[in-house]
Amino acid sequence: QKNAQSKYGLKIVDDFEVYKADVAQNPNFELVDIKKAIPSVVLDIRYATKNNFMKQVMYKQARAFARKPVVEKLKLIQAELKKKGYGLKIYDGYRPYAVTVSFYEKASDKNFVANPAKGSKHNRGCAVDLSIIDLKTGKDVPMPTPYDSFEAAAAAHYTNLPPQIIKNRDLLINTMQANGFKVIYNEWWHFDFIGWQDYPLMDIPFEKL
Ligand SMILES: C[C@@H](N)C(=O)N[C@H](C)C(=O)O
Ligand SMILES: [Zn+2]
Repeated sequence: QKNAQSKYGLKIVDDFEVYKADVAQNPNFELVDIKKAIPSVVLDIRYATKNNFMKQVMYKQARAFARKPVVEKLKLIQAELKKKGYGLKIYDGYRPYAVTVSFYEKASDKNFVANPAKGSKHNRGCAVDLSIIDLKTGKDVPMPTPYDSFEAAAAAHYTNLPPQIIKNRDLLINTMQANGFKVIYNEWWHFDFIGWQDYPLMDIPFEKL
C-alpha cells in the first residue's frame, strides 16, 4: 500500500485509494461531512477564508469532516444543546496534515498549534474546533476569547473572567466532555475525540472526499 512518510517520519495516509480501502475494512474510518449529517449545525470555516491566524486561505472548500463515530457524538450533542436553546457552530474538523505543517512553520506561538512531529488529532479526523450559538438570536454565545486567539484567557480553565462567560464556556466544555470528547489545556474551543489513537493521520484534501 502507498502510504507516505512525512519528513518527521510519521506514516500518513495521503492516497485516496488507501483511504477507501481502510473505510471498506472499517466503516468507522469514513470522514463524514458534518453539515450533511447534521444540517442544523452552523459552519464558520475560517481556514477557508483569510480571517484566521495565518491570514491566508488554507482550505479550498468551506467544509468540515470528522470520522463517523465523532459525527455520531456531535449529533447527540446538538440534540442536547437544542433542548437548552443552543446549537453548535463549527470552525474546523478534519485537517489535512500538510496544513498542520504550515501552521507550525508560521505560528507565532507554537503552544497553540500541533507539532507535526506528532501530528494533530485534527489530522486523524478526531478533533473539532467549535463553539455555541443562541438559537433564538442566531448569535454567538459570548466566550472568553475569539476563536484561535493566542491569549492566556483562551485556556480551558482560565478563571479571571466574568461569571457569565465562565458559565457559557463551561456549558460547552461539560456538554462535550459528557459525550466522549476532551478539551485541550490551551484552547476552550478544541476538543479531542476519546479513542483518537485508533485512527491514522491523513493528508487528503477536502476536494477529494
Ligand atoms: C490551530 C488550532 N485551531 C488548533 O487546532 N490547535 C491544536 C493544538 C492543533 O493544531 O491540533
Ligand atoms: Zn483544534
